[in-house]
Amino acid sequence: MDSARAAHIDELVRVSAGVPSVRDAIIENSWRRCVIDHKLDPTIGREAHILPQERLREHRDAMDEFLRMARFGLEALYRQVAGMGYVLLLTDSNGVTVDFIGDPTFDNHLRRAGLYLGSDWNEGHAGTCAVGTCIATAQALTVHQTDHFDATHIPLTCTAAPVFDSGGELAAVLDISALHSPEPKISQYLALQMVKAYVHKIETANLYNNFRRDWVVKLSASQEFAEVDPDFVLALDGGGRVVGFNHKAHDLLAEDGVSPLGRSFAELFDCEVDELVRFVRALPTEQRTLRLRRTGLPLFAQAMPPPAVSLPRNHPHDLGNDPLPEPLRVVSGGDPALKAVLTRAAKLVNTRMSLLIHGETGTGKEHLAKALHKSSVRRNKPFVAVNCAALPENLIESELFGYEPGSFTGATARGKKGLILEADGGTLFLDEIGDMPLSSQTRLLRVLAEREVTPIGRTKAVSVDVRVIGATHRDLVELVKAGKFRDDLYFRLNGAVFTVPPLRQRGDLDWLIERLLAERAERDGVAYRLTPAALAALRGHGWPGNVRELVNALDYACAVSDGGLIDLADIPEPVQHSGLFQAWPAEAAETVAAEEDPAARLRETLRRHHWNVSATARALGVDRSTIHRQMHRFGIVAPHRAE
Ligand SMILES: Nc1ncnc2c1ncn2[C@@H]1O[C@H](COP(=O)(O)OP(=O)(O)OP(=O)(O)O)[C@@H](O)[C@H]1O
Repeated sequence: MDSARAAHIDELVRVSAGVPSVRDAIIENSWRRCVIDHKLDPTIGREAHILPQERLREHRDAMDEFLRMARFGLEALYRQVAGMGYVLLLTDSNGVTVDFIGDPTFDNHLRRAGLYLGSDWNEGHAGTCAVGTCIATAQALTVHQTDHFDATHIPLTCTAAPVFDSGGELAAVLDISALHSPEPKISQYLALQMVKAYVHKIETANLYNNFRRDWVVKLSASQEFAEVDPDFVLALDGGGRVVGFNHKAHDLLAEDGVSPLGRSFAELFDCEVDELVRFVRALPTEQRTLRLRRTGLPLFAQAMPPPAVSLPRNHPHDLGNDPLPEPLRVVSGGDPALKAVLTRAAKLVNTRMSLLIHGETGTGKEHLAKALHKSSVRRNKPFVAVNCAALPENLIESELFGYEPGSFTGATARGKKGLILEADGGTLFLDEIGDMPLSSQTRLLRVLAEREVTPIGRTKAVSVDVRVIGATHRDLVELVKAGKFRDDLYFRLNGAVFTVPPLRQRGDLDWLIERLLAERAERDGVAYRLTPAALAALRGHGWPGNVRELVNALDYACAVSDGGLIDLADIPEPVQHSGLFQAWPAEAAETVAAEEDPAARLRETLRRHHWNVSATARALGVDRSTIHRQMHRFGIVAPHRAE
């Protein structure tokens, strides 16, 4: 071992043991983390860890839209430093390099040094490094030469800054690195300032891109800069609530570390949201000022309205007329009950509140949860769905919370991250939450209350940021009463409950049929059409399996149809027969005078079968639920139940 390397290891050991050094505190703290938390051995040098192509593709796909946008920033920065020996890395929030620009003549050297697409710079295995330590601290920093923990990285100088998404979550890290550099760390000071400046540009461009349909407010201490290069940029929904921001705006507005997401503009500034309209048109720029309520700080403002939509002037908190975010808008074709659910849900997409979705099986609870996720600022982070009823009780804890290597019999040697941590930054969808065992409920409650998870076999909790959406078709209140569901967990989930109506009660069945057929037409390149008899059968069915049953019925019908024309015979049998009361097909087992109306026909058949629903259903060739539904619809009550 050469003497420089030996001296480096010696210093690492001393600092990790608590001996002060001349290093920056952020470096000292990271060294200690590497030894104590990550259990890295300073005497072992590690090769750069480069992910195989397919794993890299997964990381890139997860942030596709963001990557395309950030690329402009990367290229612009590279133009500033080209020829100075720097390479640029953009990593995801796990430290995996998902974009890279560097001089191709140094390809081999760069790859070996880990300055390459797919390299994994997480502090947990790469040790102190600009990207990894930036992720661990959420701060911009330079890790210069011997600041690196791993002696293999000593030749490098790396400077990185965190890129936050519009909801304040870490989205990426921008890094500028060089294989060779002058010895003094101060030589990288300008690199640090440039990285921070470009991160600000990327965050702001990302915000504009995400909130093209919303109000965007630009703020600056300088009148001239408010328009062209504002420091603080906010997006507001139609009710004047903050739905997005760049990081400088977050720092300006966060109180005691609490995000400004969801707060009303008028609460933060001495300016009613209606006045923004005047900021756009009427007022001269020097008069477009407002003050931050908390500190009195004066700022110049510019406001950009959403295209062709103006803020409601008299009812700033009424979102009623505003368009829903696209993913939520396409969940319903105008059914009033579902529309009300979606309008309320739209107001909560960016809150941290846990949500509960109630509804019969197949009504589209998961579909709604996904639409909520896609409408939120978490849209570029994972949506992880867990079916609590499908997981065996003894596996649910290890699947959800993860475990350390070898922590129980059957645990794998590598340990498991756990689905909650997989969903970090995104949404965790817990389907059939009513089926979760009580012990897991207790641990889940801790995740929701303290925002941390303790994997099995680990003593220290890991902080995690997930938005939990639970779903159930069961009556949770009954489960609480029966002692099968924790009341405190119920109250935590109960903050916002949405009920998805069963398909038989929805007024937009025709729209849904049309939409699903159009999706299939696009998928298969076939123009599917329904004959009137087929449509009547679909309209007449009770859909006990809800949207899922409709999806399956249409898949079947499309598959067996001739040239795309779907006739009654192409509809699955049980659905064909329930169209009876609308279409009254010839195969009805009972012949009834054609001039009778459907209610009279049903009453007569019931009477003839002594009000026995099963016998009536058999006689008419439909299932019992159809008879009950039609009785309900026509207000027919069996005589023995009338009193
Ligand atoms: N609005 C919709 N538009 C198109 N497809 C939908 C819609 N709602 C639900 N679906 C489809 O219906 C099927 C069932 O939906 P989903 O799995 O969300 O129901 P669920 O209520 O979560 O079911 P379960 O209670 O069984 O978990 C899925 O294939 C889903 O894609």
